[in-house]
Amino acid sequence: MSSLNLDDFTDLIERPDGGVRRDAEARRERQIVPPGALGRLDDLGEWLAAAQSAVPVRPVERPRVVLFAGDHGVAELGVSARPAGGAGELVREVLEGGRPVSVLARRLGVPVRIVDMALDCDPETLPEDVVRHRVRRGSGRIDVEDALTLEEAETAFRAGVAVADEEADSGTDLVVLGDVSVGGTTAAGVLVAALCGVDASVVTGRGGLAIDDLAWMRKCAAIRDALRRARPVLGDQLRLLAAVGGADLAAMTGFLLQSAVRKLPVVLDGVVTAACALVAQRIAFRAPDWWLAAHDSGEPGQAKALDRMALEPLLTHGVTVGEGAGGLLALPLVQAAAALAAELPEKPKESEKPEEPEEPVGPVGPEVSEAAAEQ
Ligand SMILES: O=C(O)c1ccc[n+]([C@@H]2O[C@H](COP(=O)([O-])O)[C@@H](O)[C@H]2O)c1
Ligand SMILES: Cc1cc2nc[nH]c2cc1C
Repeated sequence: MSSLNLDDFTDLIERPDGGVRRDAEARRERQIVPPGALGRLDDLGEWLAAAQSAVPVRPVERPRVVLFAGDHGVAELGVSARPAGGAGELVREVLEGGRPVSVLARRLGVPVRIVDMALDCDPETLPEDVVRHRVRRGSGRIDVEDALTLEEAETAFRAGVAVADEEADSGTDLVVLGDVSVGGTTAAGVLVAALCGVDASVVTGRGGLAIDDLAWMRKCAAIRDALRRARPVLGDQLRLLAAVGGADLAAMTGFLLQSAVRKLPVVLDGVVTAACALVAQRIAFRAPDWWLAAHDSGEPGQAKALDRMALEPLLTHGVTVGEGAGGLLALPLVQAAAALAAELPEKPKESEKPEEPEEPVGPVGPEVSEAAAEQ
């Protein structure tokens, strides 16, 4: 395997086409409703047109939810409301149809693909359709040890790249990216704090099922300890993911970068995808142009990361379950924006306007007065 050169992504990732974006804006100017009157949907439609390089924008017809799954050793500290090692159970529930993302995906008709990166369960117990890219059973306890070896981090990152290529090759036109993990938000907090240069307390949130004050303090201390381990490797994103990330986070970082290479727009879900996006931005500064922040989940680390990338979240609905559910809720708006941009009629051109009716004729108009004169 050739060694991975992350710098290549800087050159491989182009910005969405600015000329197409201007064409989309010009088309919008010609439509019957004034530009801006559709608020964020105007921005969304123009962003999507630029990403597709198409005016009028094409409908989003083959979206997919892609979830990367893994357990995190740090969960043993009691930093999550879920039992350590419980991500495999969540994966089963997602695919059996009983999780929030399952319900939403069914309703919206969107397939869900789950990739096992580091679940801590017997692979035999997982549903058959789980994509197998496991690099180890559970990522390491990041407060005291590396999440992964450098080799594992590279393998995980490459798996994410491969999944992005599969999606692009199979005609997926938009991905909602999410994670299924236990302990993942602690690793995400470390990445955000490390890359933004802030203290643990600034990024420590309450997690999906709202941990109590004691668990919050344990989480904050774990992030603080892991931050010390992150500082020496801040300049090398793969080492950073190995030290304090995890296999699922490394894969999502690779996925985000390769999606940008392939011009496949990605909707980000919560704090974990935002943290991976921030790592990916360090690798290729143009990459965030291909991503849409679906929502502000309320996690402080997510807000910090999105702010750094100048991504403005579309919705605020307080959905913190992860698993792509919050991201998927943005899909109907994206589809609505595409439909409006493509289907709202244009105003008739001056030359094509129907003949203006004659000026309204007053009681002493010329005809009337002529007629009167003849009498
Ligand atoms: O995105 C969020 O704001 C968010 C906040 C808390 C938890 N989650 C999700 O909940 C899962 C477990 O997180 P954790 O770290 O609290 O064990 C994981 O899949 C996260 O994506 C997500
Ligand atoms: C308007 C807009 C601008 C963006 N820049 C990066 N991602 C984006 C997503 C949208 C929707």
